[in-house]
Amino acid sequence: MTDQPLLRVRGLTKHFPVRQGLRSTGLVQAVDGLDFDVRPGETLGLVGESGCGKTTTGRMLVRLLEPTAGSIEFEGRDITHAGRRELRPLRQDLQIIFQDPYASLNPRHTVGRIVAMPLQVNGIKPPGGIKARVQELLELVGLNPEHYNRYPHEFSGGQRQRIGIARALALRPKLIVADEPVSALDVSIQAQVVNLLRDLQRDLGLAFVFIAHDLAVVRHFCQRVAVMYLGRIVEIGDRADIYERPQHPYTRALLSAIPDVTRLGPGGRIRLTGDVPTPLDPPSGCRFRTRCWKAQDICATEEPALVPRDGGEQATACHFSEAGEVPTGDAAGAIVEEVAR
Ligand SMILES: Nc1ncnc2c1ncn2[C@@H]1O[C@H](COP(=O)(O)OP(=O)(O)OP(=O)(O)O)[C@@H](O)[C@H]1O
Repeated sequence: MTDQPLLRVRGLTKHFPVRQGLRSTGLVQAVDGLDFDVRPGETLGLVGESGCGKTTTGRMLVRLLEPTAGSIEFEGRDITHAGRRELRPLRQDLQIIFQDPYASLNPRHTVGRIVAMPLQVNGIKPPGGIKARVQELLELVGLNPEHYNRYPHEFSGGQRQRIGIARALALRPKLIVADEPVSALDVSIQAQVVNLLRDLQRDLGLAFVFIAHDLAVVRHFCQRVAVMYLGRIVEIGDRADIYERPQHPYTRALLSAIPDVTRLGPGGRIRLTGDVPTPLDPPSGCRFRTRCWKAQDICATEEPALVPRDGGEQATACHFSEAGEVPTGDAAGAIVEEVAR
């Protein structure tokens, strides 16, 4: 693995205009100023609650959505506003896997045709022919190559996701954005698909941006983790740092909700009170401050920058972040529940 990033994202922003008739009535600040890198062969998890901007980010990365501001570089090339022609070769290197495997597969096409489609669209003629390459891909994702002529409805949810993965692999991409790839699957199947992705990542040297709300799944798969809250990254770092030494209060609260996390030491499960504010009118300063037990005046007036702590790779956007400390009893913005572990 080199230190040169495969993907370099700076200030990435997406604001959706809200209209009533012809009148613009506001802006949904879905994603606001994200900075992160993905190195070749690395898995970066993007985690956070529903509505924090994960999907919007993933769709901007593969240019299914046009960013409002900021930049995306892929292998040193600025692709933020790449046009159709420039995007064509990029489509081979950058693929996306969607959450709902069924909705993303054409029910009237055979599996063979679905997986062959990217090869055909890009005019790629594999040495042994398209059918042999598709069968090889089906085998690679653990499907029976003999099922080439079957239709999506003949497969289970987990198998359908494998078809989506085979399709994403057809062009030998360097980076796959996986948007909640297992959250629509039965829990018993989730581990199998995550293990498949992990094997593929290892064997093919693929990089992943893995979008998930489930921190347990991310811990299993990702080497680095970025935690999002209301359109911003509040903490980013290596898996061990995030899971064992979380510094942002929001990361601590999210982690404490995982049943088998035992490393919070004294205290218990941190249950945040109140709702996530609307991205139409996010709080000033730190967006998490309205639910944070550490918030003070400065949190309302100054937006905390995402800065590395102790000169390391872990960066936290908080004026008062500190590892190891948990609130006690009923703190402002949070209730700490004693849980038997
Ligand atoms: N096309 C759109 N127009 C207006 N608002 C949008 C649009 N797409 C997303 N949003 C809003 O942007 C915010 C971020 O949405 P996004 O889907 O990226 O979040 P998410 O973290 O992926 O959530 P989920 O896990 O529920 O998919 C949400 O408030 C959402 O309602």
